Amino acid sequence: MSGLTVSEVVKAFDGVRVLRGASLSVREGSFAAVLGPSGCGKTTLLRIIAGFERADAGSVSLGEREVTSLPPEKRRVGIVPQEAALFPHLSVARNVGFGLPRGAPRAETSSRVEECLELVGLSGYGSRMPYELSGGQQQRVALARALAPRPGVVLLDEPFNALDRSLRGVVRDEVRSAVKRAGATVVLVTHDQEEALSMADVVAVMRDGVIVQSDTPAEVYASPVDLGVATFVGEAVVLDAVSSGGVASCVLGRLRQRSNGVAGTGFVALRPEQVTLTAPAVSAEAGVARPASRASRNGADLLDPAGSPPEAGEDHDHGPSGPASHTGEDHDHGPSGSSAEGGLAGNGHGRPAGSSHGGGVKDAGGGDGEGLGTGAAAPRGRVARVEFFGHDAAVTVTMDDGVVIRARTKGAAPHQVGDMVEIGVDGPVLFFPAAG
Ligand SMILES: Nc1ncnc2c1ncn2[C@@H]1O[C@H](COP(=O)(O)OP(=O)(O)OP(=O)(O)O)[C@@H](O)[C@H]1O
Repeated sequence: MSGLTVSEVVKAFDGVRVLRGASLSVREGSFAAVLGPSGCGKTTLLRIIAGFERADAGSVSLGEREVTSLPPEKRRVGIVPQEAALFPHLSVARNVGFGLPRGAPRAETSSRVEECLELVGLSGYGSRMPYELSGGQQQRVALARALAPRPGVVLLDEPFNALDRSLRGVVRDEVRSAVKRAGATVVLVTHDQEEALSMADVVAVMRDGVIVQSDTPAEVYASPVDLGVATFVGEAVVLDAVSSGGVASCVLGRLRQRSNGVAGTGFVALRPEQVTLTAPAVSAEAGVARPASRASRNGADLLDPAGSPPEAGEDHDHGPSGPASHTGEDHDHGPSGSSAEGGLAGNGHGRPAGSSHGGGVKDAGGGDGEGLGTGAAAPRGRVARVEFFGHDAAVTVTMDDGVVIRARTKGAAPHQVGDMVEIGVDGPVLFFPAAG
């Protein structure tokens, strides 16, 4: 086995650039996942590594050996395609032995075949036919076939797509264990973030034909390089914000930001597990219906947050460093309209299309970190949806001016649709300046 280095690979089809200088480095014995949305160029990159496509520029090396101009059969690259694609008329053993040298002694071939079947947990299955196997077993035979000639690198091209959901997790585990036992250097191509994060040692996030970040799964999740990566890898609630001195001011108050040294107008990205929801303390003011003139735009029957200042301009003007103030009627839509997502298909995006966002900072306390300052009422919203997943639950909360926040709670959520909740934030938040 050997490491893989892809340097500045460029590829165009009919004049359209699909790869625009893609670089990837995978250490020997390491498992890398190339993660990106459909059409970003993942399969093209894989085919160039395998030698099925020729790069217009750039290079591919396996260990010390540059293979950019070599045909596939001279590269020592094994591939596991999307569907196992076993030869239906050949036994499992003959499928696995297919890529082994023709002239090799029989005993050598069959011992290597048995060794590889053992690696993938299918010892004794050699005489079966492919149709006698489950989808997951077929995928493992395809992996054994790819491993048999001892390739420098094994490429997995979305190999779990054809498996049903319940089987997928198990087969992923089996495949990961098998390649680790074999000491293989692996590149998995996938658009499934859960698959990439759970299987890989290194996640390489691809966007528009380039790798934009390559790091451990934990690093990519905790320190995404831009808003596009933050929303593509894991769920994120994105809110307009203004940052100064390491504090980002947004509709949820003044939040301590991770020390990325960036300030100005932009966005905070919160992970749903950072968002805390608590029932508002019962107080004298609670329960007083909001006057009609201050009713929310969406017409929800909101209560006045206990002790919070009314949503009038004078209470919200934070001067040059805070986001523009707004009243219930006159929303400042903040920096750049609504999309600075950087081209990745975001998921779990907190801001509803066309909703108001930006101002509304209720912190009059001038605090200097997360925790919403001092003396200010916590921002509130009403629970719009609760989704229970067993191990956790997702709670969608709509704030007064239509901003949507999603929170994750461990186990069942203690909230119900219609509940008023106070919204807090745990730990520092990511801040990204607006593009341009
Ligand atoms: N042989 C080809 N001829 C012309 N265009 C191609 C060819 N192969 C790929 N493309 C185009 O290149 C772009 C990237 O395709 P590619 O299959 O690499 O993306 P992908 O990220 O793997 O997407 P998916 O996850 O949907 O498979 C697409 O727009 C595709 O239509």
